[in-house]
Amino acid sequence: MPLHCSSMAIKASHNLGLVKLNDKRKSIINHVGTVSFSKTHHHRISKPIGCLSKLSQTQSFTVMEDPKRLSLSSLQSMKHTQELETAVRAVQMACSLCQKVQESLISKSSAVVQSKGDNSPVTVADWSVQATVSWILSESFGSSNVSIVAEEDIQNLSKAKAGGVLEAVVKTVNDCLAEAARFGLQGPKKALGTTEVLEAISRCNSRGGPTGRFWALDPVDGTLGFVRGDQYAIALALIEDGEVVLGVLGCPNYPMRKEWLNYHHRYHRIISKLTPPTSESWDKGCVIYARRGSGEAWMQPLLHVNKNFLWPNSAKPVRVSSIDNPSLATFCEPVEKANSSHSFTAGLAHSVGLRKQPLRVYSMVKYAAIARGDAEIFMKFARAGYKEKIWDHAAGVVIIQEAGGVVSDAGGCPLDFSKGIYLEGLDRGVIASAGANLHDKIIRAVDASWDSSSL
Ligand SMILES: Nc1ncnc2c1ncn2[C@@H]1O[C@H](COP(=O)(O)OS(=O)(=O)O)[C@@H](OP(=O)(O)O)[C@H]1O
Ligand SMILES: [Mg+2]
Ligand SMILES: [Mg+2]
Ligand SMILES: [Mg+2]
Repeated sequence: MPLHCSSMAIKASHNLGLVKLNDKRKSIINHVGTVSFSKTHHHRISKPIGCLSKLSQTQSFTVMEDPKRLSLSSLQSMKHTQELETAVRAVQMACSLCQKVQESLISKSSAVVQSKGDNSPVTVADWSVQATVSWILSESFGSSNVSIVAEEDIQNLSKAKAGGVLEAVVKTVNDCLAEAARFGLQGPKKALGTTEVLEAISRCNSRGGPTGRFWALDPVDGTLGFVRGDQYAIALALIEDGEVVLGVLGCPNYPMRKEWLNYHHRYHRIISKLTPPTSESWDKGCVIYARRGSGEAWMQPLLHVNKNFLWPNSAKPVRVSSIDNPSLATFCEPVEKANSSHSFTAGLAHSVGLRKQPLRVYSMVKYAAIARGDAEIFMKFARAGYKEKIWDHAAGVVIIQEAGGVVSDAGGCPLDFSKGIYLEGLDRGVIASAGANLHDKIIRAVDASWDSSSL
C-alpha cells in the first residue's frame, strides 16, 4: 500500500519497494530492513542504502494512506497473475512427483541417492522436478522468455548414468507430465525422450543478476530430509531486477500438528514406536505462495491426483504469529549442525529469553512455518566462508514478508537477490521473524555476542 505522511515528509511506496525521505531521519529509515511507522503497521524497505548496526534505532511514525496512489497499488497487485498461477500448478505437480519418489525411496533401497562433488545428496526427485518445472515454464511462457537459475545440472546425472538414474528420471518426468491436465496444465503430446529431459534440466543455466527477469528454483530443498523420509520443500520464485516478485513453496510433508515438524520429536516417536514411521502419520502437505506487495500469503492443500481431485484447489490466507513475547516464542533452525551453528543460536536464545526448545526442521519448511504462524523466528548462521544461494531463500523471503513477517541478514539488511547465484554481502546470517520487536531483539543479541563466538 503506498503511504504518505506529510508531517514527517515521508513518502513510501510499499509496492514498489521504495522509500524516500526528505528530512534528516533519512539515515535511520533508509538503513534498516524494517521500519515501524506506527505501533500496528510495519512496512518493509527492500532497497536500503546501507546498514544500521542496531535495529533498536528504528523510529516510530504515524502514517496515512494516500488515496491518489491507490490505483498504482491495485495495478501492482494484478501483475504476475499468470506467472503465479502457473508456478503454483507446477509446484503442485512437483509435490506429487516427490511424494511418489520419497515413498519408493523409503520402501526400497537408497541406491538412487547420489553424492555430488561437495558430498551433498541428490536424487531422482531433484533432477526430475527440475526437468518438469523447467519444461512447464518453457511451454507456458515460451522458452525464449524463460530464464531459470536452479540448483542441479546434468554433470552428476551423466555420471550416474550407469546406475540407471537417468532412465529413472526420464520415466519419473513423463509419469508426472502425463498428469498435467489434472493440474490445469498442458502436458506433452508424446512422452519426452532422454535428450529433451536433459535439455530441460540444463536449460536452467541462468546466473541471475541485477537486471531482467529470471526464475529461481530449488527442485528439492532439504534433500537430506527428503532421503530420510522427513521434511523437504520445492521452492520456486520469480525475480525481476533483483527483487523477488513472487514465491511458491511446496511442503509435501507439512504435518497436521506443528509439533510433528520437529525432527527430534519425530525421531523419538519413531524409535519409541508411538506412531508408525509411514508418511501417513503426517496427514499433511501444503503449497504456500505470495506475490510481492499484495500483503497476503496463501496456502493450498496438496492435490492428490489418485483421489481424483481436479483443479481449482481451495486456498486460504496465512498470517504470521502475533506472539512477540520471547518467552512464548519458538525459533526454528536447520537440523544439521554443519549448516548452522546450534551453539551460537542457543546462546542467542538464552540472551533474548527464548525459553522453548528449538524446532529443528529440514529445508525451507522453516520459512513456511513462520508464514503459517507455527513458529516465530528462523535463524541460520552458516560457517564462515559458506555462501548462501538465492534458491534456498527467495521464495521463503517473499512469503514471510507478505504474511506480515520480517526477513533480513544479521545486520538488518534485506537479502540481496541481485548479485548472481549467491546472496553476496550477507552479513553473518539469515534471520526471519514474525514481527519487528522479536527481530530487533535477535539482531541486538547477535551484535552483543558475535565477537566472542567462534563463527
Ligand atoms: N555447509 C553448509 N552450510 C550451510 N548451508 C548449506 C551447507 N551445505 C549445503 N547447504 C544448503 O543448506 C540447504 C539445506 O538447508 P537446511 O536449512 O534444510 O539445513 S538442514 O538440512 O536442516 O540441516 C541445502 O539445500 P539443498 O541442497 O537443496 O538440500 C544447501 O543448499
Ligand atoms: Mg536448497
Ligand atoms: Mg535442493
Ligand atoms: Mg542440494
